[in-house]
Amino acid sequence: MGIEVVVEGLTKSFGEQSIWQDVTLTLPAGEVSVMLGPSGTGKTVFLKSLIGLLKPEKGRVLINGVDMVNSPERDIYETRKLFGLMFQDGALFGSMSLFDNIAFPLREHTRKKESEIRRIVMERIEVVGLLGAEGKLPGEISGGMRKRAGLARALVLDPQIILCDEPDSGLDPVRTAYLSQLLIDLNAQIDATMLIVTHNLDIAATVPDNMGMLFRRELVTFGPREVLLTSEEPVVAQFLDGRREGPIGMSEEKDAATLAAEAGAAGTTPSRPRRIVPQLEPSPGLPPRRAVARRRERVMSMIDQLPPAARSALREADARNAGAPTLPMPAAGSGA
Ligand SMILES: Nc1ncnc2c1ncn2[C@@H]1O[C@H](COP(=O)(O)OP(=O)(O)OP(=O)(O)O)[C@@H](O)[C@H]1O
Repeated sequence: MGIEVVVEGLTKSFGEQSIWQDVTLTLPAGEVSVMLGPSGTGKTVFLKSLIGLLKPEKGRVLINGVDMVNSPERDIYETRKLFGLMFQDGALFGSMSLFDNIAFPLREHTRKKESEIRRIVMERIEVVGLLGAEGKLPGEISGGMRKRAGLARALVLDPQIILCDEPDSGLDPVRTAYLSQLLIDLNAQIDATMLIVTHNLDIAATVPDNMGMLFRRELVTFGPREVLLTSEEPVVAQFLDGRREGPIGMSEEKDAATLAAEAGAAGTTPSRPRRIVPQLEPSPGLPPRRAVARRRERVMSMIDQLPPAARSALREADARNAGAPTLPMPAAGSGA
């Protein structure tokens, strides 16, 4: 099973530039989480901080008792082996075949025999649907195939935590839908803890168990997907609706005067009613995701503390889950 990642009070700046402060969240073991946020809010910096490649000034990132911020470099290096990383561009070596690219971490970090490496690489190539393309160079395949190759490479060391930085960038909507399914299938197969950074609203709506959002140097929210998807927090609503009106500006946050002017012109672009689409299920023939039962138990234990809209959405999702007992109703008078 994947490993829980506990982030406590994380604060990062570069010189005078504060990136985010006091970020606290837990990536539950084996569940899929998504981090949203406008460009430049420090999502990639956050991923790099989780693996100890960047050093926040304050806070802790606890993985199996190792603090990826403050522990000795030797412990951080060892713990980093638990991660699989998928970068935006696939980060493949252009002069190596896909096979050699995917085999690279095994040749670099293990002493496995070539026959064993071949077995593992071909297995991962099959998981991401690239059988037959293993002899090609990255320049000879499409962007979507390069992404999948990057994902296969992230998988060869049997990671327990997978970080994906904008896995959809440059993909068309159909390829993005396939990728979303692949991420869920992967979670069903290996039960790893996954964190996906994305701007893509379809991925956000259909893939994760949990969602968070970074904005204005803070974590606006993090929790079960239903909380963010039903949130009326202006920045969350603007992002999910893809509207211009709201606190997010083109190149930076809007100033108070612009926001006030927009408020005066309220109603020019009414926000659309938001509908929560069901989360993706693993493809037929795959085992159910073990995270589902764990998450259900976790969410049930906190349901009374969630906003009413999120509670209703959770109950609806639960009712769809045929055969399972429904979540408890919120206490009378709690506003749901
Ligand atoms: N090594 C670094 N040194 C100095 N500044 C950096 C460094 N890495 C990132 N930054 C700055 O941190 C800020 C956040 O960058 P980051 O790439 O994490 O944003 P992001 O939310 O991932 O953006 P996008 O969605 O556009 O990819 C940017 O202003 C960037 O210039």
